[in-house]
Amino acid sequence: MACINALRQSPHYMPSETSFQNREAVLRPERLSSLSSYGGSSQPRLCITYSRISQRSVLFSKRNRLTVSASTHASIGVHPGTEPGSHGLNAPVFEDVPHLTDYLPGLPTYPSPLIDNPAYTTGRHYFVGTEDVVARNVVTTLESPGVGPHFRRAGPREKVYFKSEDVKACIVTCGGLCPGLNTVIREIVCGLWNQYGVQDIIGIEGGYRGFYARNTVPLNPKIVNDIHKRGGTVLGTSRGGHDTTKIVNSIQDRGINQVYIIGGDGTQKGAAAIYEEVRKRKLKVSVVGVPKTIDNDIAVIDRSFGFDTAVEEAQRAINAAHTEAESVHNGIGLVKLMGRYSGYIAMYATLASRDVDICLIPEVPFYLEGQGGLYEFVEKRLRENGHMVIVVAEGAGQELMEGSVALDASGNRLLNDIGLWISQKLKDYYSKTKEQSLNLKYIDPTYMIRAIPSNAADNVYCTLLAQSGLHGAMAGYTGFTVGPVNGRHCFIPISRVTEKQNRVNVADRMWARLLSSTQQPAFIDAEEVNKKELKAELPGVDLKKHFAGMYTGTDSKNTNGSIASMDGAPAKAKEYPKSSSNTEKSETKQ
Ligand SMILES: Nc1ncnc2c1ncn2[C@@H]1O[C@H](COP(=O)(O)OP(=O)(O)OP(=O)(O)O)[C@@H](O)[C@H]1O
Ligand SMILES: O=P(O)(O)OC[C@H]1O[C@](O)(CO)[C@@H](O)[C@@H]1O
Ligand SMILES: [Mg+2]
Repeated sequence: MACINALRQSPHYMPSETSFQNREAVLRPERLSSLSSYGGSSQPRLCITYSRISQRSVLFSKRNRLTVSASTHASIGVHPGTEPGSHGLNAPVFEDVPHLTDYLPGLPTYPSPLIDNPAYTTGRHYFVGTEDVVARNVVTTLESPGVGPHFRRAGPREKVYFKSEDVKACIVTCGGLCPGLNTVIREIVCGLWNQYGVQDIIGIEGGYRGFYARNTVPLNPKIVNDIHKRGGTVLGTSRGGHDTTKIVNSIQDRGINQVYIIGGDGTQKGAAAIYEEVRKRKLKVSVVGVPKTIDNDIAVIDRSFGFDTAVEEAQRAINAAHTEAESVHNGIGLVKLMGRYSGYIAMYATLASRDVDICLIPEVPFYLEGQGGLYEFVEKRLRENGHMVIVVAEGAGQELMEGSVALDASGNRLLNDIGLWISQKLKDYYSKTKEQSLNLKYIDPTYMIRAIPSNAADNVYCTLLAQSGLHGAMAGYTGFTVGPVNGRHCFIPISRVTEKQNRVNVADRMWARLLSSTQQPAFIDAEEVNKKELKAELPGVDLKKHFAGMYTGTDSKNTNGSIASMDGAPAKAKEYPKSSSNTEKSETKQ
């Protein structure tokens, strides 16, 4: 990819403000930092890297027309989908993160203390250059290499925007527990202390409300030395209680200038609000999000920390369920796993185990009765094998149960117990229609799994997340979150990980693998779901025309980092007639 800095001389550059009329963002040529040209197709494509449009970079020029990416539409007030061809699907798009100098121009820089750190001086290419980006889409076509979103590569910079002795950092953990929280805390503290010489680090206790309702706790490498061996979070956590003004007042009053916020999608939305307020007040404060969720439902990043540990620990419950089931007549072992909106833990635990006969996830609305229903499948398996194991994600089948729609303090819907419900339904069905009893053992290990310390792989992963965060903050980036994209750690705009949830793509090969491994009913027609989702994402767009000759990735992904959606033959639904209206209830990806 050739970078040409003489952007303004380019015949392809037309800084036409008229093409952005009625939009909040105004394109100013002086903010355009570079122009990249892409070969490989008959029409040369030009990518203009724009350093900031409402905290995002992005725009590209194609045949002298400037357009913005779908994700930038959100920040400049244009609905995605209104401009076919401007979704970033057919051109490279750079999605940058904010920097303190966006609103505090002229901040002084300092040589990174890592230059003199004996641990790092041996690495010849240790520092990451400002031009380094990571491609979101690695599955592409020879005709259109390098298209789609690109993120800024994480890592230490040669110049930093904070003197070590001036840094006052704080760490907060919010939302539900997750294996690895303590490791992230430990590594932020040790990284700041050992790599950058920062010695003023405090913990905010009890989540967001701790900023204004609790005292802080001092943190140093000695205090956090052993915490990664424990589950939970040493800082405590909570749901609800986000008050942006009070939180930023507290940050300002305490003289904090680096804020590390560890939590899920709700927490990251809170982090974005804090960043906006900090920016409004023009404070020299870097706000860094570290994405957390055991459910792996955070978009863009390859996987979230704690997920690997959860899948591993779930094997113990599945093994127990299998042992119980195979020891008795008509034995069923039913295991509920976490996954409020996304069935990743259930799916991966099933794929890993091989003892699971059926896996039920929120993305696939299942039904009980009739051909292709759960009852029919259970009967078949018990007839064939005499026992079976069912894995169900906690968010599955919620639409089947009657119950209150209570919310937790953060506004998340409280779920009904699908495990108990299925257990009762199966027992009733067998006693009424078959006059047989079932030996059903229901195992709910959800909180036991969530409360354990992270495994070795997650520990290493948490270390990288923490270090990406602190390198970014020291380099003056702010309002960003961190995580691996195709195995490379990136700085990602916070809104990018909160605008959608990562959900299992039932039209993807991974779900097809599961179906072929368990031979369970598909319940839904994957091709139909795929079409419906695309229609929702691109309203009013002729999909056939839109995707002609392009790669067809969406933002969905699987946990090995490849683009999941439509990256292969869609899972073909089995020929089961749809005997229940539940088959219509398939949710589209958000
Ligand atoms: N839209 C929002 N704006 C500001 N703050 C929010 C928003 N949504 C949630 N929060 C705050 O973020 C914190 C955590 O949110 P939540 O309880 O939803 O957990 P989460 O971060 O999504 O993690 P989990 O994966 O456990 O659900 C809460 O303190 C909540 O008040
Ligand atoms: O701690 P709580 O509020 O019961 O949270 C439970 C929820 O949190 C999660 O573990 C996500 O953090 C979900 O899987 C689950 O539904
Ligand atoms: Mg959440």
